[in-house]
Amino acid sequence: MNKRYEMDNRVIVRADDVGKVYQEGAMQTPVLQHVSFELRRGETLAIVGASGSGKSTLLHILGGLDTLSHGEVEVDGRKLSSLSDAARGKVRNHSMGFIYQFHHLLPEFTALENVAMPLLIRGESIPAAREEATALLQRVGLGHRLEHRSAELSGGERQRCAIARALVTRPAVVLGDEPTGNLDESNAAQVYQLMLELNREIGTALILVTHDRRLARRMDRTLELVSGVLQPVAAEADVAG
Ligand SMILES: Nc1ncnc2c1ncn2[C@@H]1O[C@H](COP(=O)(O)OP(=O)(O)OP(=O)(O)O)[C@@H](O)[C@H]1O
Repeated sequence: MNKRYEMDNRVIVRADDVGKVYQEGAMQTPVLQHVSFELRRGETLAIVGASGSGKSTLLHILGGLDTLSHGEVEVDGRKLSSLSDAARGKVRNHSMGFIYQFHHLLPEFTALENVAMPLLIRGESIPAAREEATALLQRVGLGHRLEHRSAELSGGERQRCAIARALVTRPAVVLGDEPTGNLDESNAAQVYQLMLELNREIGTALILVTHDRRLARRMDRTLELVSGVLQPVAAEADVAG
């Protein structure tokens, strides 16, 4: 990829006093409390925390996939709670990329088709989408696998393809939920490295939920969810992997 983006210092994600309570009949489960942070263009943030501390819930709220009970989330200048479903979908397609633990590639489509899809959804022409997708797949080392269906790719290749799909729209922010959680150590390190390199090249902000504190240390910042409260990680010793 040869496009380099002017870096500005704009706030891309702002969480302001976010709270989440799951309500099932009379039962209330408070999950997030007073979560506030800002992420600027190109910054990388790891969110760590024990199982059940609310990491995925927070990521879903930031990604506009779940509603909040209190506070506000702003992504790329848009307040998510004030948007219609259609407008929120547009922000998701234009400003966000998603990488999950399991790749969620469409199995009946080729790598090239999977990566081109977000561009086609936003209305780009087929030749332009194919060209962009091809360039990014080459960048993630899959230039020789363009016509393979995802079932015909290895685990590491699928995650690299998922990274290409998340970044092909050059989103303002990528949200990753344990994107390396399903890979062996060497593939995980390679995928992490690639995400950080592309993040720098494109100027995308990156929020990763991870259990892997060793990998988290390579991000600009790490915040920890402790029983739904987001706080700085106490000491360097605590993030030793
Ligand atoms: N739909 C729901 N209704 C009620 N409680 C829920 C719901 N979804 C999640 N929870 C609860 O919210 C808490 C936080 O869940 P979440 O999945 O965000 O945790 P997590 O930190 O991502 O955990 P893990 O690391 O195990 O994936 C958990 O205690 C969970 O039981």
